[in-house]
This record gives sequence, C-alpha cells and structure tokens, in this order.
Amino acid sequence: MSGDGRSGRLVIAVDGPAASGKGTLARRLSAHYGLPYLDTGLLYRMVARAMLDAGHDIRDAAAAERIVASFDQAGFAEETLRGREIGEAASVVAAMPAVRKGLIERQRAFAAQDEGAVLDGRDIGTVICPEAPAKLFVTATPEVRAARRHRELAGRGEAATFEGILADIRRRDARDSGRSDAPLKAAEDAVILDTSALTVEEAVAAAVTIVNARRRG
Ligand SMILES: Nc1ncnc2c1ncn2[C@@H]1O[C@H](COP(=O)(O)OP(=O)(O)O)[C@@H](O)[C@H]1O
Ligand SMILES: Nc1ccn([C@@H]2O[C@H](COP(=O)(O)OP(=O)(O)O)[C@@H](O)[C@H]2O)c(=O)n1
Repeated sequence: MSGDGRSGRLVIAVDGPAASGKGTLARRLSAHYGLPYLDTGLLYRMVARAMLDAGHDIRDAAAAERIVASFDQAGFAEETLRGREIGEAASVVAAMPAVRKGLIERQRAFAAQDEGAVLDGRDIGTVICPEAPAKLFVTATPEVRAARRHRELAGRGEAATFEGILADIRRRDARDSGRSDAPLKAAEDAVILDTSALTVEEAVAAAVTIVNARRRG
C-alpha cells in the first residue's frame, strides 16, 4: 500500500460540489478500508452555526476569525448542522481566508493518523492533503444533485421546492469555485467520478476500483 512515506497507511481525498455524493462515497470507502473518516464540510458548518447562534452577521469576518480560533467540535449536534440554511452560511464563511487557515491544522492532524484516513470536502486533494495517493473528484449534474438534496431534505422534514434547491446549488457552486482561497477544483492527479447515472452501489464499486489502482500504482 502506498501512502505518504509510512508503509501501510492510506490517505484518500474525496472532493466535489454540493450533493455530488462525496460524503456517501467517503463513508463507504472508510468502512471498506477500515480508515477513520472526517467530513470537513461539518467544520465549516460548525463555524456558520456558531456565528448564527451568537447573532453575528454571517459576513462578519472578524467575528468568524474569533470563533474559529476557539470553537469546540464536541459542542455541536450533527442534526443542527445539516440544514439548507447552514449549507449556504457555511459557504459564506468558507470563502474567508482566516477561517480556512484556522481549520487547516485540525484537518491535517486527522489525516496524519498512523493508519491514514478518508477526508471529504472541497480542497482535500489540492490544499489539505496534496500528497494523498488516492484522490477522487466526485461530480454530478446540478439537476441530479438538486434532486438528491431535495429528497434528503424532504426526508428530514425540511420543506423546499426542487427549483429552490437547484438555485441554492448553483449559487453555492459559483461561490465555492469562484473564491480566491482554495477554490473548489479537481487536483491535477485526481480521478473524476461522475455519479449522475450511477446508483450508490455502482459509484462505490467505481471508487474502490480507482483507489485500488492508486494504492498499487
Ligand atoms: N450515486 C447516488 N445515487 C443516488 N443517490 C445518491 C448517490 N450518492 C449519494 N446519493 C444521495 O444523495 C444525497 C447527497 O449525498 P451526499 O453523499 O450527502 O453528498 P455530498 O456529501 O456530496 O453533499 C444523499 O441523500 C445520498 O444518499
Ligand atoms: N473542505 C471544505 C469543505 C466544505 N467547504 C465549504 O463548506 C460548505 C458546506 O460543505 P459540505 O461539504 O458540508 O456541503 P455539501 O456538499 O454536503 O452540501 C461548502 O459549500 C463549502 O463552501 C469548504 O470550503 N471546504
């Protein structure tokens, strides 16, 4: 197995836009290879949640910088982080360089565990773990992603129209891809996996094939 110097370890970087299926794939890869998993989007969602809970304007970069310096990951329940409003707010704070800088070490420390790790986000292959041997860039059309997110939010009891979610996804794609600091983009050595026409099982099988090829390579 190749890693970043220590034999036997494997770091898998999974990036992609909102609702592309990267979290589902990253969780399945983590179970398949027996590696710890970090959903880095949750960190940005925690900063956004803390900003809103404290009554700050979500665009207040000085307040966001203070929060990121001191927040405790254990203090957030995941169900308070997954909603539509928090996804949007997270992409606003994620464009702030001080917020990104303040979250780098936690992510790199996670990836540095002995056995390796699976991390998913927007900049794992480009900024957080550029040395990862296995990098996936997971994508799907905006319409497919909106349909998936629509189903997911409906399942959580959050009412929203398909058109509203599609507009959210397009806005978030533009913000995440257009920011100057660590924009959403595939690393040069990432394999692009378009899941638009794949079931979860098909996408997992394709991802495992890609990772196995990189481990041996
Ligand atoms: N290949 C797929 N086919 C159908 N639905 C999928 C697929 N991959 C993920 N999903 C579903 O789409 C939604 C978003 O997937 P998720 O993995 O959370 O995306 P992301 O982490 O990229 O935002 C979830 O409800 C998930 O079950
Ligand atoms: N590594 C990461 C992860 C998330 N993010 C930001 O955090 C927001 C929420 O990320 P997420 O992965 O939880 O969102 P979904 O793709 O699940 O909708 C994204 O829109 C990005 O702006 C980031 O900038 N870098």
